[in-house]
Amino acid sequence: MSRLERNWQYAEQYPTETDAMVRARRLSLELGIEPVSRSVAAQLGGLVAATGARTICEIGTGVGVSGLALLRYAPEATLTSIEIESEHLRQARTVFSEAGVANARLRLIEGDAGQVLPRLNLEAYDLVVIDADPEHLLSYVEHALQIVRPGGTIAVPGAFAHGRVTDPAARDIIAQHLRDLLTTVGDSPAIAPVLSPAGDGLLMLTRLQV
Ligand SMILES: C[S@@+](CC[C@H](N)C(=O)[O-])C[C@H]1O[C@@H](n2cnc3c(N)ncnc32)[C@H](O)[C@@H]1O
Repeated sequence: MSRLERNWQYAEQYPTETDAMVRARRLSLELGIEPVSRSVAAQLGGLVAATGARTICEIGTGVGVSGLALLRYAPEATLTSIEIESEHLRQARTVFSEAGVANARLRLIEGDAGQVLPRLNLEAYDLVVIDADPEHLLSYVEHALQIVRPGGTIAVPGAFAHGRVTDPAARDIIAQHLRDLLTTVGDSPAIAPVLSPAGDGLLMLTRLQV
C-alpha cells in the first residue's frame, strides 16, 4: 500500500459515527445502496457546522446516512431530501425516526429530482448535496446553482465516479460529465471549487457573492 493510500484509509477510518449512523450504514449496504463514506459524511457534517447551514437540500436520500450526517451538528437545520424509490424513502423515514430526528426538521419528497428541483424555491438553501443519478449531474448542478443562496455551497459526493474520472482510459459518459463539470467550475469566476479526495471524491462548489 502506498503512503497516499495509507493516508486515505486512515482518514476514512478516523471519523466516529453515532449508533444511528452505524445502523443506517449497515442497512444501506444490506439493501445495496451506496452510502457516502465515513470521511465524506464527516466532511458534510463539518461543512454544516462550520457554515451554520440551516436549510439543506439533498438529492438522493438513500436510507439516510448522509442525511443523519448533515443534521448531526445542526439542531436547528432542516433537510429537504429527494428520493425516487419509495422503498428507500420508507426505510429512511424509519432511520430518521429511530435517530430521534423530529419530523418538523424533515421534508422527504418522493420523486425524480429532474421534476422536483424546478419546483423548489430559488436561493432558498444554504447547502445542496447531489448524491444521485450521475447521468443527469450537469442538469442537477445547474438547478442547484439556482436554489442555493449566494455564499452557499453545492456538495457532490462520488466526484471520481469510482475512480474513472482520474483514469485517462475511462471514456464513459459519467466520467466525461464529471470531467466537464470539474473543468467548467475550475474556470468559473462565480464559483469557488474544492475537490477533496475523501471517499470517492467530494466536490464542493461555493457560489460566490458576485
Ligand atoms: C448513492 S444513493 C444515496 C445515498 C445517500 N445519500 C446516503 O449517503 O445514504 C443514490 C440514491 O438516489 C436515488 N435516485 C436515483 N435516481 C434518482 C433521481 N432521478 N431522483 C431522486 N433520487 C434518485 C436512488 O434511489 C438512491 O437511493
